[in-house]
Amino acid sequence: MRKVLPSFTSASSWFEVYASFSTFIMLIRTAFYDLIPHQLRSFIVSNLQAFFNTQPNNQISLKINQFWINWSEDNNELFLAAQEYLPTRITRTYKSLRVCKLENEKNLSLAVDESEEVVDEFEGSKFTWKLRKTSEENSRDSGKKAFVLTFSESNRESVLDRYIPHILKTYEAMKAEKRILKIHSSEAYGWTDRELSHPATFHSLALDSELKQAIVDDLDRFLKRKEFYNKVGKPWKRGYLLYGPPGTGKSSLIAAIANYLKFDVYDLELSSIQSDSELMRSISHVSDSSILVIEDIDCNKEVHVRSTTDDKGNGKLNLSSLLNNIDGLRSGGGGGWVIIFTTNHKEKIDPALLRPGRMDMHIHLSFLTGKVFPVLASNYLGIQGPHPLFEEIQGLLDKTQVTPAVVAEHLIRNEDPDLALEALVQFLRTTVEGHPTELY
Ligand SMILES: Nc1ncnc2c1ncn2[C@@H]1O[C@H](COP(=O)(O)OP(=O)(O)OP(=O)(O)O)[C@@H](O)[C@H]1O
Repeated sequence: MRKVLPSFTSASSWFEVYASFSTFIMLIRTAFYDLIPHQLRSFIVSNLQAFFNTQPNNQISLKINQFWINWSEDNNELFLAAQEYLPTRITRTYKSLRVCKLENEKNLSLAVDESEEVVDEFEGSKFTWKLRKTSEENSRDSGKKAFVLTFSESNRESVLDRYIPHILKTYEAMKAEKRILKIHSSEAYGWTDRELSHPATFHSLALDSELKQAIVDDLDRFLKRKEFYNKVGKPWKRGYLLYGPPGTGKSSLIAAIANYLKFDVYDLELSSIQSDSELMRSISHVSDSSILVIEDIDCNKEVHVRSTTDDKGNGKLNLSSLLNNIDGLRSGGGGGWVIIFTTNHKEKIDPALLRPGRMDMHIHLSFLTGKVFPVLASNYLGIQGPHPLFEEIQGLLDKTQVTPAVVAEHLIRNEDPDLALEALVQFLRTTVEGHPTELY
């Protein structure tokens, strides 16, 4: 080794090394300018610049103020979105967080603290967020805040084109998840609302699994096709007809659809409406992304399907014109409506109303079958999995016609699952033997 490496111990040796290094650099420089054509030189220089620009010291910052103009009260939607989104990116490694339990929330709420930096990763790049006050303490705008988003210059385009849209989309999904649904009922003077607290979901519905899947698929298709409906100028709506005997789950299915779509329900009571114009006024107050329910259409004697006047010439409700007017209100997209009609007697409905575009999917809800009984046993008795009495109950159910509502009534009479099932067996035996006490 000694023989190969020169000794750098003396000052003159250092000088020699420096001199030969400078000569080498000069040589490279001359060769770069003399031998490499101008275009190639510019190409190399610009690529080297781009390479060094990606280094961490080339950072860009975006300031996302709470209010677009500080003294106004116009909330910046992006600030709100970041406020909701960032806590989902907080991992256990963070040292300073704000935490609270809100009255209407099941889980603890976390928030980014001003002293904390949140680093998010998106498409393999890092994005750093920090919350800051936008003005001095005691100033007119004190308390107003801004997020500062810092990222590498090389992500300049992806931030605006993809990262921020991704945050806004996540925020929309989180809002929908938390949304408290309402049921609006039509009254003579307008709509009144209350919280829709019906717990039904597709999971808790005792329905044939293929039928459930077909409904969910149809709803998913409806949700996905918003852009398409907008493009072709067709009303973004979907009509369902639910028919079957009372107590077979029509209201439960409506609630399950509302909970699935996160849409409010507008329950239109046709008997409380006196004329077409009143009907149209009510309909025009139904907000976007809602389910309009028109129950028992066959029973409502006031409703005429084709004519606008009754035999005595009085102006009455006309369902056909109602549906045409709904199309008018909905054309060009908007937030989308699901319209659900219910009836116990499908055969009494005018075929003109049954065609696709008005009632796109006809859903038959029927008596309880043995196959779906375990869903009710789980809903009402908390029985998960098989039970020794299931086989007999299922066999009896397949031999008779009992609605899910009647079976549900029997199940809730006794808190003890075994006793409740035994009582149900007794009841079903009597119905099968031809001595039904209550079928629906
Ligand atoms: N298919 C079902 N799955 C689960 N529960 C059901 C089903 N059908 C009925 N039930 C139970 O029976 C009760 C009454 O059912 P629901 O009100 O949904 O029936 P409906 O068909 O709307 O009756 P109606 O025509 O009388 O309004 C519900 O609260 C629910 O507990």
